[in-house]
Amino acid sequence: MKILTAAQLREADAFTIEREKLGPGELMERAATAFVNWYTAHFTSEKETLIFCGPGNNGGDGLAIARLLHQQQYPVRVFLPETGSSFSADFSLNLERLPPEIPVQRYESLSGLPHFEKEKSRFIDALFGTGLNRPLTGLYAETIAFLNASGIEIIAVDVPSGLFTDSPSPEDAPIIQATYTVSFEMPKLAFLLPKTGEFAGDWQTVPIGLNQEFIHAERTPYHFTTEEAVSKIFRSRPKFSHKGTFGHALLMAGSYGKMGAAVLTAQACLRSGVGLLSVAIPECGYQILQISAPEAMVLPDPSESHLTEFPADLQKYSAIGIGPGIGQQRETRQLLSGLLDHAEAKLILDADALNLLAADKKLLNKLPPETILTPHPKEFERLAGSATDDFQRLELLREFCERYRCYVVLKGAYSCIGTPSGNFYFNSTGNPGMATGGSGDALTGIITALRAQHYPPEEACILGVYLHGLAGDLAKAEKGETALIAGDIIAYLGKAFQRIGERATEG
Ligand SMILES: NC(=O)C1=CN([C@@H]2O[C@H](COP(=O)(O)OP(=O)(O)OC[C@H]3O[C@@H](n4cnc5c(N)ncnc54)[C@H](O)[C@@H]3O)[C@@H](O)[C@H]2O)[C@@H](O)CC1
Ligand SMILES: Nc1ncnc2c1ncn2[C@@H]1O[C@H](COP(=O)(O)OP(=O)(O)O)[C@@H](O)[C@H]1O
Ligand SMILES: [K+]
Repeated sequence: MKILTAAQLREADAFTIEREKLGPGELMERAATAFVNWYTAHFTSEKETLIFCGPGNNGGDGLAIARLLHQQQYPVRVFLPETGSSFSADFSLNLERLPPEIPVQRYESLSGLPHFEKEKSRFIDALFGTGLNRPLTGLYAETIAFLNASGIEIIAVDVPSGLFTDSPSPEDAPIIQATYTVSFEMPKLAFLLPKTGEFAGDWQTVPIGLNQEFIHAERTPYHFTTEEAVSKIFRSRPKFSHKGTFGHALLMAGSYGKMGAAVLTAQACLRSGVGLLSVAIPECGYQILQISAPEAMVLPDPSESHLTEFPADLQKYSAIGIGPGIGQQRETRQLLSGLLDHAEAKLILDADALNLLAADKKLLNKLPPETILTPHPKEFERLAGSATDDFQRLELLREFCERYRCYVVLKGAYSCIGTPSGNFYFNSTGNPGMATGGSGDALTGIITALRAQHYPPEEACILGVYLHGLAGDLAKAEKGETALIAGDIIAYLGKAFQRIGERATEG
């Protein structure tokens, strides 16, 4: 799914209205209806719905929502901050259409507002949407501070008011802290980034029938991965396939005290459809790995405690994953340097392999084309420098991927895949239960398996990251978030693959 900017969405609105010959307020009616359908499916009419409307089309949505909820016997009241702003045409239209039974209160200061009882109230924030062009001040800012401090749940229409969707919001700018955001047609970029994403709360998108031809033709580097997109990437196993069809992966992982990383990476790789797996580990892990992953072949290093040599015959591997738990010994860095010189296979670099690169940045110039790196934000910072905000971090990601012709999975709540072409893919699966040691190792195993099976790098990243998060979500449904461990993600990979496979067959 594409993620468009506020300016592009404005054009999409205008194009849709013109192409489909929509009458005044008709698109707004669709948006309000979509919101109300979501709202009535989630909330009963027990509490009173208190709708705060700004002067533009977001406020117009709020007025239409008030009318539609009233029709369904939901008790509603409307509040309009009086600031002297002029109203948009669709706002005025919906103000006229408001039935007289709905109380409308205009207020010039907060002292004009009544007392709201927490147990009996729910707020809808329809102050500002994608039309915001500067931080909110005055009565709007005061209203936002008041709503945020009320402790009453807030459902934002399209965007939490005050949040810039495509650029950093200034520090201390007044922004609604939404409990839920119901956003029209597609997520907004700010929802997917750690700092600004917090404001959107638990967000959902609802379609409002924007013209798909327009959206299809519009250019954007930002994409949000859907299950439909992933099921198109997934390949089922042909009937007459054999283990050679699915490649031979090599993993290089583990060191004394961190053999668990090698075990988790190997198990995830085995559960992701690879034909054959060899795992290079220091001698101390020999029995551990043979016992915990008997399907894998083990290549013990001459060193007892850490990796010092890469295996001979590198050309027989169709993908090589290196990094989880390998430590940062000098010999291991030399191994990595040599590997970058000699590896013809597709490479996946994670964890300490990334830290070794960061400590000796010259190595970056040796990255073979199409290498995949899977840093978390701290590891990425070591590689590419620190960013002033999440948007600038995306810029660093773009430059890094372009410069080294590599793919970077920047891990997080919405892991972001950067590509040499400048496209970004935000993942839509996963949960905070996965923020636990070893989750990242599982991801390295999955992506290495997919690369070994000859998925192209972009597809291996998109599919691998999605499956990893989906397995985490399926595990959460059984185990809960708090108790979730990396082993659970691996245990649910089968169900995750199955779900994508079934979706792929359905078409
Ligand atoms: N255009 C359409 O037909 C549709 C618009 N929709 C809604 O319309 C919203 C966008 O509407 P608008 O473009 O009218 O914008 P907003 O309602 O977000 O903002 C209204 C106006 O406020 C002014 N403004 C911006 N920043 C301000 C500030 N800091 N202080 C005071 N005034 C400020 C601007 O002139 C802006 O146009 C979307 O988020 C969505 O909710 C939906 O109803 C779908 C259809
Ligand atoms: N809040 C979250 N929501 C969704 N996924 C998350 C969240 N926190 C972490 N994850 C995922 O868990 C994995 C953690 O990886 P990483 O930080 O490398 O951990 P480790 O090194 O302990 O294995 C990443 O794939 C990340 O996207
Ligand atoms: K809003």
